[in-house]
Amino acid sequence: METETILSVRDLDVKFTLRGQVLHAIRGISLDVHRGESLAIVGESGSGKSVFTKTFMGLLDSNGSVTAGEIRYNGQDLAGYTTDQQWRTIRGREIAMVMQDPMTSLNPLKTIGDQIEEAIVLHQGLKGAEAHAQVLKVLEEVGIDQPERRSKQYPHEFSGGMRQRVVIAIAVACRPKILICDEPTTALDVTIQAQILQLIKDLQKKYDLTTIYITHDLGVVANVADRIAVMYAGDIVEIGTCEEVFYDPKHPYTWALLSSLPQLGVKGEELYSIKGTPPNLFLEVKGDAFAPRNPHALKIDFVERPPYFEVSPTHKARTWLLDPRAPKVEPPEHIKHLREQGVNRHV
Ligand SMILES: Nc1ncnc2c1ncn2[C@@H]1O[C@H](COP(=O)(O)OP(=O)(O)OP(=O)(O)O)[C@@H](O)[C@H]1O
Repeated sequence: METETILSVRDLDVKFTLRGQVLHAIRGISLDVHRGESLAIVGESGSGKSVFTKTFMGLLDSNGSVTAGEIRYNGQDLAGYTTDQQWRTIRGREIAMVMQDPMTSLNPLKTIGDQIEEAIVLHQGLKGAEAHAQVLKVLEEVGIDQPERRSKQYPHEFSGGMRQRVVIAIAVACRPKILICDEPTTALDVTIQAQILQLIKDLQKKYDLTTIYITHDLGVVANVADRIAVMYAGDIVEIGTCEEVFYDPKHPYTWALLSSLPQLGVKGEELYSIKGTPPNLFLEVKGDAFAPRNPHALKIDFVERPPYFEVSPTHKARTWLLDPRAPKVEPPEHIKHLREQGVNRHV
């Protein structure tokens, strides 16, 4: 299949300054996002998923900045944007974000109808009755019944799942090209979770959106992602199609993540958890950042950062285990049969 790149990140570095110390949060990431795809970025808390995607919208906290690299979008380098005026041409309009907690994105003092209408007036140029009609249409589209009545209500009158639908309605009403969903369902119970993911999927198709999901939960992305990028300590350590990452994972960190899928938890047995802690990003990371937690670490892992090794044209991983000179190490037995276990229903 021909792929067109909508967003191209090259050698991106992000640093934060905190009490005179520098934290290296993103360490040289390169990534091409394909138009129309659904890309999931997975990794433990603190791996840099949010910081990475916030650079696409100029949303880094004020003590952080992009210190190297490029973010190419529409012939522009977003990494060079400095003013709010520049970012206003991108935020919401080209790239929109749905956050984990809808309450932080909604104004508690305004009706949800007014909030959606603002987005429509601003981005679709509609006014008055036309804009109001569009509000009702959008509400229906995101699965909110009785749109006329609901549009007059305030955020606190909606359940968590319904609020998330409203946030999605606002994001989509701006007609962005890329929708970033940052743990969009973490705060919701499982049934609602599935409904929200389905809604995003439907809207993606309808509006030809490119979606980027950020999550720590591989189980969630199994059902929605075309490709998966696995992040560890501010870097993408493995990337491939959903099929490749689930059924032919190469990086020991991906093995560990897959091992902690709740679906694999045998009754009565404790859930697998990854031993050790990620590196302190205030200190320079030497070699493979995962080495101290990697039971299969080689000597070189502690000395030199691995390059990407290509597994297939769509699949690559940064691990010395893929070097032809490395000893052959098999993934753990329990993740070799994920296909038969039906863990990934999507592929
Ligand atoms: N304003 C800040 N100042 C200093 N460090 C920061 C700041 N914002 C983020 N960081 C650090 O950057 C790193 C990446 O954080 P980030 O929030 O992107 O992780 P994440 O993978 O999205 O995790 P989570 O799922 O918990 O949000 C972490 O070490 C975090 O402590």
